[in-house]
Amino acid sequence: MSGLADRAAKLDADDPLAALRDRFDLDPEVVYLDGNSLGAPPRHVAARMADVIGRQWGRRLIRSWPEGWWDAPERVGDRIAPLVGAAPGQVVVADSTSVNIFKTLVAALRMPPLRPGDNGRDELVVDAATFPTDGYIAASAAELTGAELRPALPDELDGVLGERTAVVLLNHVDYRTGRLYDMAQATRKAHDAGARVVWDLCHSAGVLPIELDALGVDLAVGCTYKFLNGGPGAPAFVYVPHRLQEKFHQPLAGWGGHREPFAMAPEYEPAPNISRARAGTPDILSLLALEAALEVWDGVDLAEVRAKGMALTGFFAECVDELLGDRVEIVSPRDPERRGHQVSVRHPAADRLVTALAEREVIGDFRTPDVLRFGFAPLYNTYGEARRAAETLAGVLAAAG
Ligand SMILES: Cc1ncc(COP(=O)(O)O)c(C=O)c1O
Ligand SMILES: Nc1c(O)cccc1C(=O)C[C@H](N)C(=O)O
Repeated sequence: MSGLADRAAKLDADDPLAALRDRFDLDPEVVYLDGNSLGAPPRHVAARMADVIGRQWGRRLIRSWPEGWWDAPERVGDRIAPLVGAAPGQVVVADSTSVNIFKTLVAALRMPPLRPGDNGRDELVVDAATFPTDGYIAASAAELTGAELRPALPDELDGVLGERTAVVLLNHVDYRTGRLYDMAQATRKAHDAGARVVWDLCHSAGVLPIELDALGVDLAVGCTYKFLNGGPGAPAFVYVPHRLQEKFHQPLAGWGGHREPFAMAPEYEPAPNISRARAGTPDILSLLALEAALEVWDGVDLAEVRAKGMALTGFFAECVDELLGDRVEIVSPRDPERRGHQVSVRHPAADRLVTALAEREVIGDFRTPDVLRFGFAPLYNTYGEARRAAETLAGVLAAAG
């Protein structure tokens, strides 16, 4: 036991990102390992929101719209862009991930074929292990456009993609197992088959360097309340590269995406740029909380974040192996290169164990039917916390007999 404690102390002492933890408002009694569901608040966000509410809303009132409110979706999108490997002008923050999946899928299904003249593609391939909302929304987009759904895992696309495939919707990291898929390979496979690809980055944005532009990804969406720490219900982002913006005909043609919203014209005319991915009024309070939260990334090297995420999850897996042995099964990939910043552990009483851990101030979560998930946010989690979580889990299991 003390071997692990010593190792954790040494790893924390040598951690080049250790000082970043102080940027977050954390309860020192709590081991918070659920940043893959809801990230922790950066300290300065509360004061910023006091200004947004007290001054911008309270004093400037309606005058705040042209003073940085109306264009916040694009401005905050440009702050997220470098975190996902996108040049400016290609990311906008608006609506929820679910709504953006709908916009991007319908837009992708309506786009002209990747290869000119290659018409008649009518299949929408969807990640077979996806977080449910993606599957539900894909079904809805398919119903609306007449496409047919076909399930496939992101690393089992061979033999599935073919001349009928129009669009492929994939998760970069599996929400249940933490498995990280090869974006370069799957994107290439989709394109080789003549299909467009839409990536859901919910569990990878803020976790590792992502190269949307360099890989020629068609469209992407992601949420901002997990590893980007935007706060509960923070709006999601959409990526539409410059080369596809003119072809992006999304189904929610609201005034927010209009070329001239304040002309109040009777006919819809989409904006010529990323703004066409917007729909209605931006949720300013959440959006500006997210904007403030994104400042914690200033000067942070994503390669270092990734290195720590792999090391933290690896150390946690090692603690689980040593302290719990075969009483639980680690279902996340052992190879750190194929794992997001999450370790999932299987046990038949997972639900009860998560509750018992929370009673001991260790917060993870449960995913049906039998998975305990532990998310590691390298900006604020420590190796000491990884050890304490495994030790607490061992204690809870021992107490249960
Ligand atoms: C992969 C994935 N997609 C989408 C969502 C959620 O979508 P929304 O933000 O619309 O609730 C989640 C988590 O809630 C998720 O894990
Ligand atoms: N978005 C959530 C919510 O509104 C309530 C509770 C949990 C969530 C989540 O983000 C779940 C998460 N996507 C997951 O991976 O399970």
